[in-house]
Amino acid sequence: MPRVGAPVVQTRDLTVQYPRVRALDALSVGVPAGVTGIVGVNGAGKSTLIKVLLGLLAPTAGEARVLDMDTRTHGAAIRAVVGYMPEHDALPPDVSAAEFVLHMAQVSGLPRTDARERTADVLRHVGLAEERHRPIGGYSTGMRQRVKLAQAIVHDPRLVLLDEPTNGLDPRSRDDMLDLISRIGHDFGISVIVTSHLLGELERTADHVVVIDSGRLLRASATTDLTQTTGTVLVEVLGPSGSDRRVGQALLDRGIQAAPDGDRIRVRIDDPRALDVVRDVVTDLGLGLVRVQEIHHTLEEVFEATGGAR
Ligand SMILES: Nc1ncnc2c1ncn2[C@@H]1O[C@H](COP(=O)(O)OP(=O)(O)OP(=O)(O)O)[C@@H](O)[C@H]1O
Repeated sequence: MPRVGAPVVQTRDLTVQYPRVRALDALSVGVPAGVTGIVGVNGAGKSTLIKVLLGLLAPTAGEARVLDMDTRTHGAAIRAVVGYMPEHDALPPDVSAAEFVLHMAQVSGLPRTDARERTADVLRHVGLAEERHRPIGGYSTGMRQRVKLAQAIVHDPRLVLLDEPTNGLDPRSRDDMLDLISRIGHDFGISVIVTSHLLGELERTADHVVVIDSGRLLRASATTDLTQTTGTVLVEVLGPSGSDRRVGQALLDRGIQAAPDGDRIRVRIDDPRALDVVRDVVTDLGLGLVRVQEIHHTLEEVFEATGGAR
């Protein structure tokens, strides 16, 4: 049993050398419990890392531990408590989601009655309750992704590894999938490691982000640390037309940087007292203060600024 607060995954100098490519290059990273995004361009080494974590691929050098178990020696024990959603699917077209997920539950070792119960539960959680008896061959890409997700969590794993679960999805299905991943991580108490080649999409979902590039660690931190405030706020006021310009001018007169942004005012807050000045100015002008919204960096901006991958 791992210690409370212990990382769910820990790698040390993890290296995987294929004949022509070094897919992972001395990667040392700890992944805490919660939802963690592993981000990197295609070929960065994400799928290779997942194969190592499942104990399916032995490292060339270094080590990886999952739930405090060595992937070289404890592959089977790791796979018993870890779920896996592969990037590509090989789902049987003539079988229904209910039959397929039930089969996978039994393969994971659940007795038939428990397997039936869990199958019904997870298919409901992923939103496939109604279609569960239809053959998978007639499913949309989004539904197929949800079948893969259901089989990954049916045995109630402690950790689930999701390889590019949003690949091939339209924006709406992608948002649905990200919401589902967030629920699995935050409501069901299953730690999630989810890979993506898009930084932006994990911003809402992941508590932590690990960025890899050419098999090396570029950055690992809490998402909120990465997207820390920009020191700028957007101010929205209520009043006759032109009120925003009057507020902007009054702030400039008081030595505070302000510029129009649509019908709002973008204000630089170098000192917390500047917020009091914003309130005073709006009141002095007899206007209403509707909203002061902090602007955070997006993950994309952070990595563009640091010259990292996106
Ligand atoms: N079985 C293999 N044999 C040889 N080279 C491989 C093998 N699997 C992956 N590679 C190479 O290792 C590098 C990392 O691949 P990997 O699939 O881990 O990256 P990825 O970040 O998951 O990318 P993608 O999202 O495209 O799958 C790539 O250059 C890839 O071509």
